[in-house]
Amino acid sequence: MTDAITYDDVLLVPSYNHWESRKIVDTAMTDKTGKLNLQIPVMTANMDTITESAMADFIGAKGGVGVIHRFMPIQDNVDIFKACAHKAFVSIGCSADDMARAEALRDAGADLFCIDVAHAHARYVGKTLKAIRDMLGKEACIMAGNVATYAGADYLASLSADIIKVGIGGGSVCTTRIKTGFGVPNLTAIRNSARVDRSIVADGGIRAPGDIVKALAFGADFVMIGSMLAGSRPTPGPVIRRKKGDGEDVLVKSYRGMASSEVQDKYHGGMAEWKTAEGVSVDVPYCESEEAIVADIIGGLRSGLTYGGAATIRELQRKLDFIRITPAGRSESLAHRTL
Ligand SMILES: NC(=O)C1=CN([C@@H]2O[C@H](COP(=O)(O)OP(=O)(O)OC[C@H]3O[C@@H](n4cnc5c(N)ncnc54)[C@H](OP(=O)(O)O)[C@@H]3O)[C@@H](O)[C@H]2O)C=CC1
Ligand SMILES: Nc1nc2c(ncn2[C@@H]2O[C@H](COP(=O)(O)O)[C@@H](O)[C@H]2O)c(=O)[nH]1
Repeated sequence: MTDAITYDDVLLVPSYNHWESRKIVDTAMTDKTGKLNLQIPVMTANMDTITESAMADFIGAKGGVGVIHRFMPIQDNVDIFKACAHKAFVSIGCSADDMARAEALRDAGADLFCIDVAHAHARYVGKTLKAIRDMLGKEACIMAGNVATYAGADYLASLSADIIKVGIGGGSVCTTRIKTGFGVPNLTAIRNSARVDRSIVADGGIRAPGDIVKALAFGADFVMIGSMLAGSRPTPGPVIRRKKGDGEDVLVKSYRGMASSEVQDKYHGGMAEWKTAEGVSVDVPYCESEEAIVADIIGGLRSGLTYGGAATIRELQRKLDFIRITPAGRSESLAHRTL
């Protein structure tokens, strides 16, 4: 048996800082195949309550990239992709329909593709990856996932994935680990998968800028975020007025797992009898502070690089030094002044 760790289990250890200011450090990242160059290493999750064209444009303007979800008719998917002013990834699954989706999106000009399934270390994903690479050619950037092991990452790399999405069961609206007993705590999944000669994306469970710095330090070249932006203005879906227990009105938006029963009901006419939900649907507060959320991420990343004595994310990765902490260490890390 091996121990596995996630964000709250560790802290990064500070190193000598050469830099006069946090303004000097470079937050840009180019993936290892040279096909994706971002000013900030942030992708937004391909979920129907996170990324359509408004979110892709918002995060694209900040220097990151949006990953449009795939849970819609092909023509809607094409229209949403075409409505994006900034480059965005499009997503496909592994069914026969998804080849038609990929073809239509390619014809609409897409060249960043995400093969998106729950368990990508799987024969049907390998077959899809080969077919999609044949269809798109070697210039297209293909991201595939999710996996949580080196073997899974290596499998996808060997079948021509350019970027590999890592994280099983760690997302904020996921119940995979509870429903199936499977998963790997995220920092261990990232560290093991990052041994592969491709860039990886840390996906799921990121709640704060410090988690992003930890994910990058442990070997992710990019992060994918859902809950950090859930409820914000650029997310799809209506703002809903709800009454709290004390009678006060609050504004909320929905945030839901793509394997939740709500998603199955909406897109597949209900849950098939051989499956169960592996995600939940929650109300999150409506917020108009998406600018502040991203500014906080970039500020935390710049500061994190200088605590690590690094001018770039790759230097941060080379200098990784971390310690495991106790519950007392964790509670000391949180603001704890009491009145
Ligand atoms: N990162 C994570 O931990 C997870 C993410 N998700 C997200 O939820 C969405 C739906 O995912 P997914 O259920 O893969 O999508 P789909 O149902 O679209 O596709 C999955 C395909 O793989 C087959 N399959 C075989 N074994 C499994 C398995 N253990 N889990 C899932 N599929 C299996 C399914 O067949 P059949 O239906 O006949 O079994 C189906 O054909 C995606 O956006 C995904 O990223 C979902 C769960 C975990
Ligand atoms: N196990 C499940 N994972 C899911 C589901 N829907 C999405 N996801 C994954 O979560 C992340 C977002 O995580 P967050 O912590 O940033 O909110 C997303 O990118 C998917 O990989 C689901 O239904 N079940």
